[in-house]
Amino acid sequence: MSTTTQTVQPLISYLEHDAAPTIVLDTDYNILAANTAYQRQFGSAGHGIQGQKCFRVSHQYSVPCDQAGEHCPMKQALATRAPDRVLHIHHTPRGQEHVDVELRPVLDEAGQVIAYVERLNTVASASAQPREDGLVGRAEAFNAALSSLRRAAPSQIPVLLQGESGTGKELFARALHQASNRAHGPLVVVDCTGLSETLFESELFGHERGAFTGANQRKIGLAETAHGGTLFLDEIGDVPLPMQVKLLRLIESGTFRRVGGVETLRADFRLVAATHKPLRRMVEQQTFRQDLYYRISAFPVHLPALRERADDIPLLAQSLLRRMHSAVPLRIEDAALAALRRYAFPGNVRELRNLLERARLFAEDGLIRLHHLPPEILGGEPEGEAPRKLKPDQEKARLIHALAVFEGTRAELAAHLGLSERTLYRRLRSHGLE
Ligand SMILES: Nc1ncnc2c1ncn2[C@@H]1O[C@H](COP(=O)(O)OP(=O)(O)OP(=O)(O)O)[C@@H](O)[C@H]1O
Repeated sequence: MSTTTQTVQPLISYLEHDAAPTIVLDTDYNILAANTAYQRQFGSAGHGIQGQKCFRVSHQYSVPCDQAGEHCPMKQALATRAPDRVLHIHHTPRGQEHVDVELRPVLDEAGQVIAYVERLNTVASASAQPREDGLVGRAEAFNAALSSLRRAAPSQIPVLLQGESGTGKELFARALHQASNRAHGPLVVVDCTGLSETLFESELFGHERGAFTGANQRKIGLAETAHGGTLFLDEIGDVPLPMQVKLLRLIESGTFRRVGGVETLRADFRLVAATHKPLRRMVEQQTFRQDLYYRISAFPVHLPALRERADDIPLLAQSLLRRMHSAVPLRIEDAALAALRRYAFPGNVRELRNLLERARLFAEDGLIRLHHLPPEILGGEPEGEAPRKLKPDQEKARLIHALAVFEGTRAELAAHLGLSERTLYRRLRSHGLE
């Protein structure tokens, strides 16, 4: 037994009773011990974890994460001697999973780091593998948004989701609600688009019987319905100016009055707002109230456009195809996927979904082929931003690096790179790497 193991032995036995999967590591990335919860969730039968390198077990890398282009919390904790937390994608017996990694350094009397305790929390809000529902993604830009969402979820801080249309604002709002301690309460979605001032007011605050012509009975508003849960104001940039002041009062004091009512009511909700509009510019142009802007934007989260996360296109396409009801299993051929990856998707994931919905109607046997895609995809140059395509030498460098640091099978490497296995082989061959 090494001296470090002896020193941290009491800690190891203490962590055995922790319900969260936990490992103890030395400063050279060796796993000294793993508690039962860890063995159960991340161990695979016949493979002892103790004595292995953490980057090999969790990522199938042959080098530490920071040398494989990822953030290594150990490096950070060594420098700051303070805890660090990152969202990583880990290899598990169930395939790739998003994991929240919490790392705490263990210091000796001289204040030197002698070991680390790493606690893992599996992230249920999103999947790194094709899934029938919810958020899917594993590209860097997606992970950054997911990581922000995880940070904000447990607190009551108002969150502002900013992203182009079709980037999944509603799905993110749902994931945030589900990861919060209000998950047992309601999530109430208010679409602020196209509502007149009066309609918006009666929708949000409700109305009393006889408040206006046609108000035959009392109606409970959406703010009241959200009591104990989350109120999601989608497209908040569309709220008419005169209503913004009432919205501000509701958010600041939690109080409101039903239309035609005299009683001041109180609703306790967590606010999540979303917009694709440049709210800051709207404040300068005085079309959006500054005080309301500051109130809702305490925790802004940027939702990436699909072209910023083109590596996720195969994963998204497979997930979206699984979500469509079909008599035959729906699949997509490599050439079609490659064409999708070259397209800029101004309409984001919604456009991808609609495009697949259309293409499958032409795919008699369920296999979507290149010629089933619309001309704007096949035409090469998309409208809007330039497609995100690596130059041949960049692609070759990326593959050489991946081959050097990745230790899993070729199928796993393909999934890691967001490619199909056939495409990976084709590219390796074309760069003379086979
Ligand atoms: N990361 C994702 N994983 C899986 N599906 C996604 C993801 N992002 C978006 N989608 C799907 O894309 C479609 C559009 O998403 P959503 O309606 O949440 O976008 P939005 O940003 O709210 O759009 P809008 O601004 O137009 O209201 C939905 O079918 C949604 O399920």
